[in-house]
Formats: sequence, C-alpha cells, structure tokens
Amino acid sequence: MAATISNLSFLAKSRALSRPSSSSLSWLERPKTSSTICMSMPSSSSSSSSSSMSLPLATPLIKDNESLIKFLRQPLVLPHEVDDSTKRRELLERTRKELELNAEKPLEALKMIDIIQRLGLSYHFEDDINSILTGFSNISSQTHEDLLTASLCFRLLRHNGHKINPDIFQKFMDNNGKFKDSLKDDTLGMLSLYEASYLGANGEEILMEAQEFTKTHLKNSLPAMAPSLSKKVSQALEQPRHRRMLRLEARRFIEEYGAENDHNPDLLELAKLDYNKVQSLHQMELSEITRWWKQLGLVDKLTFARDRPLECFLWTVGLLPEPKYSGCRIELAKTIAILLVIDDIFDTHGTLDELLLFTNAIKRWDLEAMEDLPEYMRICYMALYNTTNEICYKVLKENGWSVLPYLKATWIDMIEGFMVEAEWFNSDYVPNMEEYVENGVRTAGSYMALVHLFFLIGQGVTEDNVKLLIKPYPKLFSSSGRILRLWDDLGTAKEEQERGDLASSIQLFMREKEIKSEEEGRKGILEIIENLWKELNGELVYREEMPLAIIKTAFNMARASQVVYQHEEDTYFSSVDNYVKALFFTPCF
Ligand SMILES: CC(C)=CCC/C(C)=C/COP(=O)(O)OP(=O)(O)O
Ligand SMILES: [Mg+2]
Repeated sequence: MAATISNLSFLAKSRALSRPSSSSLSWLERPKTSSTICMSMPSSSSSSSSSSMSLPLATPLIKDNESLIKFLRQPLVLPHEVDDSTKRRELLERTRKELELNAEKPLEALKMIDIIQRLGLSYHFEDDINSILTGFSNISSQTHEDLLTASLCFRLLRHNGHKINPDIFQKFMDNNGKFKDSLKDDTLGMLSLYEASYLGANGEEILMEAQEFTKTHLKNSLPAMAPSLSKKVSQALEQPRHRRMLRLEARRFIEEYGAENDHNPDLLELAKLDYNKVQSLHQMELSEITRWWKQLGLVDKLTFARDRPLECFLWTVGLLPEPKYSGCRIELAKTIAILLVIDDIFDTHGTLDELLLFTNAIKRWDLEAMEDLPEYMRICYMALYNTTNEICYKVLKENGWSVLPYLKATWIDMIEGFMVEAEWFNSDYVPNMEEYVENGVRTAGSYMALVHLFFLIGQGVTEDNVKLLIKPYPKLFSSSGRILRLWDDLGTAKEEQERGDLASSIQLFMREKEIKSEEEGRKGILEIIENLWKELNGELVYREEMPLAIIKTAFNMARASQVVYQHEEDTYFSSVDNYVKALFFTPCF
C-alpha cells in the first residue's frame, strides 16, 4: 500500500501522543528508533516508495491547490491578451519625463522614486533612478532641511546600494544626543525616519535610537491620527517597508495608492497594466515548471515526497521579482522542488544506512555511484544529477563559465548537512543552538539557492568574487540563510515536533537560556532575527566584493522567508493562499 497522508495520519497521532507535551523540555531526550531515522518498514536494496512507510508530510503551505489545478486544466489563456503595449510605452515615457523634471526638486524626486519602487515599477527606470540618487549622494547633508527628505533620501540611497552616512541625522538631535522632541509634531517625517531606521547596520547607534524614538511615538499617537494616516502607520508598524516582498507590496500598494486623493493617474494606470503583464509572465513560468515537474515524474515514483511546484515557485518570485529573471526563476524552482524531495527522504523515509549510502554517492557525483542505491534513491539521484548538469549547460551556453564544481559542492554540502541532522537524531545528540543553526542554514537550501543564483543571474561575476563561493560561504549568504532557517522554524517547528523531528532552534534557545515558556522562546528568536537584519544591512554599507544583484537577492530571501512563514499575522493578505491568488491568479483592476 502506498504511503499517503490520509492512511498514515494514525501514525502521526500515535507518535505525537507518545511524546511529552511541547511545553516541557524533556522531549529533547528523544526515544531511539533502532537503526532507522523514522518509522520505516524493513528496507531492502530495492526499497521503493511502495514498500516503505513514511511519516506524514509537512502540511502544505498552500492549502487550496484548487486554483492551481483549475488553472492548469485550462489551455493557457492569459488574462491580459489585449495588446496594451502602446499604452504602456506612452505611460512609461510620460513617467520618465516627469522623473527628469522632478530631478532638481529633492523631495518631489524622492517621493516619486519611492512610489515607483513601491508600485513594483522601478525595473523600468533603473538608470534614471540611479542617476538621480547618485546626485543626492553627492550633496552635503545640510541640504536636507527636513526630517522627511533626509529620511527618505537615506532609505532610498541605502536601499539602492549607494553610500550614505547616518550622520545626516545628527542635526535632528539635541545636545544630549537625543532626537528633538519637536520632531514628534511631524508625523510623516517620523514615519519616514522609522522606515529609514530599519536599514541600520551594527554599530549605527543613531539609527537604533531613531527606531526606538519613532516606534514608541508612532504607537502612542495612533489613536489621535486621522483614519487614513493611522492605517498607513499601523501597516508600517506591522511590517516596515524594508522587510516587504516586492510583488506583494506592489499588489497591496496599488490599492492604497489608488485611494489617495492626490495620486498620479498615469502612474496608477501604468502600475496596474504592468502588474498584470508580469503576472502573465509568472503564469507562463508556472506552466513551464509544472510541465517540467510532471515530466520528471519524481513524485510518481516517490509517493511519500512533497509534490509542491507552486510552493517552490512562490519562493522564486520572492527572491527574484524582476521580469528579467524569468529563466532564473524557472531553474531555481527546479532546485527547490528537488530539495524538498531530498529533505523528505532524510526526514521521513530513509533508513540511516540508506541515507549514508546516498550521501556518499552524492559526494562521488558520478552516475556509477548510483548503482548501489535503493531504487527510490536512484531516481532522485539521477533527477538531481541531470537537473544540475542542465543548469551548468545553461550557464556555460550563456556566459561561458564552467560552474559544475561550485554547484556540485553546494549540493554535497547541503546533503552532508541533512546527514548531520540524521546522525544527531539517531544518536539522541542534542546540538547547541549555534551548531544547529549553522547546519540548519545548509539544510534550508540557503547556500544552494544563492550559489546557483550567483551564476544564473550572472551579473558582476569576477575571478575574485567567484573564489568566495566555497565554504565557508560569504557572510551575506549566512546572515540571510540564518533568517530563513529561523523563520522556517518559527513557522514549521510546532508541526515538525509533533511528527518527532529534531529539536528546533526555538527549543534549543529555550534550553540554553533556561526559558520555560515557548512564547518567550519565540520572542528570543525574533530578537535574533532583528540582529541578523542589522548584519545583513551591513552588507549594503560595506559592500565590496559581492555584486549588487546577488546582495539584493539575499535580502529578498530573508524577506520571502518572513512572508512565507508569518502569513497569519499579515492583516492584508492573512494566508499563503491569498498571497498566491494575488500574485498569480487574480489580475489587478
Ligand atoms: C529559497 C529556498 C532555498 C527555499 C527552501 C525553503 C525550505 C527551507 C524548505 C524546507 O522546509 P522544511 O521546513 O520542510 O525543512 P526542514 O525539515 O529543514 O525544517
Ligand atoms: Mg522546517
């Protein structure tokens, strides 16, 4: 009998029941499971999906797959087949002219750039925006008389990779080194400073002070604000701009902007047309990925593994929102889909002996090495081998680089990370928090994804920065990867615990800090994430070696992680299903 979620649900229940309550730490001493990692039936060398039982899979992030299924059954009818290219071109030209006209007026220009970025349109105006911002980065701080202009200027310059020193905020401080009380009357300025403060790096105390000052004041003055302003401020307090995923923010902001009395109708129309156009592109990519996935047929053979191309694609749009990265999104989605299958082999299906065989075969990276593997592993091995070779071929064809050694090394590193987790599990070893998180960055696929994207994006690649793509991976990758791992644990650890997975960062943190309540433990993890963001922001300040495109992608990975795993607290979208609908299925009117 094939293992399915429904016929194995009793199994999860019995394991969960045999486990002490999650509020106690004693479950860290887990029961041994003989030589198997999980509840597996005796395996033979020809073990296949139908002869072994696996633990149930993680609950899908996307619960309503109906929209996807409906969409896939239809012939590809794009919702925006009307030829709007002339209209779009006109609007683009008009907007470009307006940007040029505004270039001399700092506040107008900055506000316009901010709106353009927020509407998801900045990729059309990269050169125009950069030349305006370069102009600002050369002006002395004295020209930014008011808080709104100075804060907006700081945020936009840093966000776009320009050098800017937070000392520009000194002039808003009194002799005691505190922000002046009089600033509190300027709510828009305070809001702008609040947003700017989230781009602060370690050591930039003035920005930490700014965050404390603005956050407290904005929270306190919410009740006295006009409804439209209070809505804006609440949304900012819920999630600062710097942490938002670009396409979701565009979707949300199109509605907000349209409701503003003084909106620019050209910009709004352009934003809607563009959103829908990019959505059509995403639909085509999704079709391509699902077609590839079906043809690969990996989960037809490995029925225990996750079959979630849509979830994989959601990640890719988070990491690479710009249309020009269409091909990269498709390749990245393939790697994540395979990652999920390998994760399921390690977490829910394979025996320790099989996992060791698999790890060693991967280290050899040779089709002959596959011969000793059980059948279900062989097919996965070859899927990974072929897909990686195809990606290498693509990079070779487009850029002339031979990248197999890097891609191979990063897969080996990830799979060795899975093996470490399996060994910990099997020997009842409880790692310390640092050991766990460092390994967890590998097993969340962070390094794997960023190394692939470094080459697939292919911008700013030099002989020097290529040398950084080996272990230990760059700080940029590990800071962003740590954010991904910690958000993943915040989002999935409860369920993984019930299934009997390894202790997660939350439990390990509670244990190390001797914290009894899980709520406190979660708060502690959120504080670690805050500090990681400061580390990550430092990559924009001291950027020297890594290309800006990959820095932006690493930031996007951190943003996407929060979006995917903290959806219930998003008052606008409230679930991953709603994200997916807004991103891929419902056009913007
Ligand atoms: C951009 C990238 C690389 C996305 C991959 C996301 C990811 C960590 C999937 C596995 O989650 P999980 O919660 O099932 O895994 P684990 O068992 O490691 O917690
Ligand atoms: Mg997880």
